[in-house]
Amino acid sequence: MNKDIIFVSDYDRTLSSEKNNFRIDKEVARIVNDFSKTYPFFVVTGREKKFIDILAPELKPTGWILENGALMYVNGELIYNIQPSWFDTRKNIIKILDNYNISYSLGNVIVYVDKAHEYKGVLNSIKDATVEWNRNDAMILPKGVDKGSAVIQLRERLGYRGKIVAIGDSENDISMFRVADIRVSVANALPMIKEISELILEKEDGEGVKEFLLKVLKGEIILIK
Ligand SMILES: O=C(O)COP(=O)(O)O
Repeated sequence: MNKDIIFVSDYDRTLSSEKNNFRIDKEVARIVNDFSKTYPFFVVTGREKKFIDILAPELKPTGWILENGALMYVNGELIYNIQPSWFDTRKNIIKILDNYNISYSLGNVIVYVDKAHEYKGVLNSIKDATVEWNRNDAMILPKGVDKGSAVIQLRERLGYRGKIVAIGDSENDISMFRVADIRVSVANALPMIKEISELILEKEDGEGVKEFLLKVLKGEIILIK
């Protein structure tokens, strides 16, 4: 395995497509699985493991960062990237959401509030937590936890020193882009994500990522000299 470069990729609207209800395309999974034999490749998503198990059972990357950085899953081990006191904080947050009649769902760690734009004021005023947005949906996370902090944690844990290439499309990928050496956005990425990318892929979602990974493997794209 070439550990000079580590690839980290978002899932929704990056590896998977909304048109396909976020189900991974079999060919995209095959290319990612193959690619992960040559370079470390981590899927970094806001999603919970239980949904990934349904949407992408055939995807076998080097590892996963789940719940927007709160959890990592590598070599069959689930690792929490949080302080235990978070669960008390979370109880208080749930009380606030209940008071405002805001519906939510709970992950192992985080709180999901879908279609949350109308509650932006309430959510952004919650203390002792970070609110990350992915288009219209919000994720309430322990303070300091985001995709970027998890990527750095995981890299240290595995003893990889390589440069980071991040692939993404949306607001909750920005923290991952901040810690990356090279930023790549899919053709369907938000304009603000494309603006901070060194490379914008020609195709959308997994189709774009697939072409990109194949070019890297063939040496047609040299990322780091
Ligand atoms: O918002 C989610 O639940 C997942 O989204 P992501 O894979 O784009 O991070």
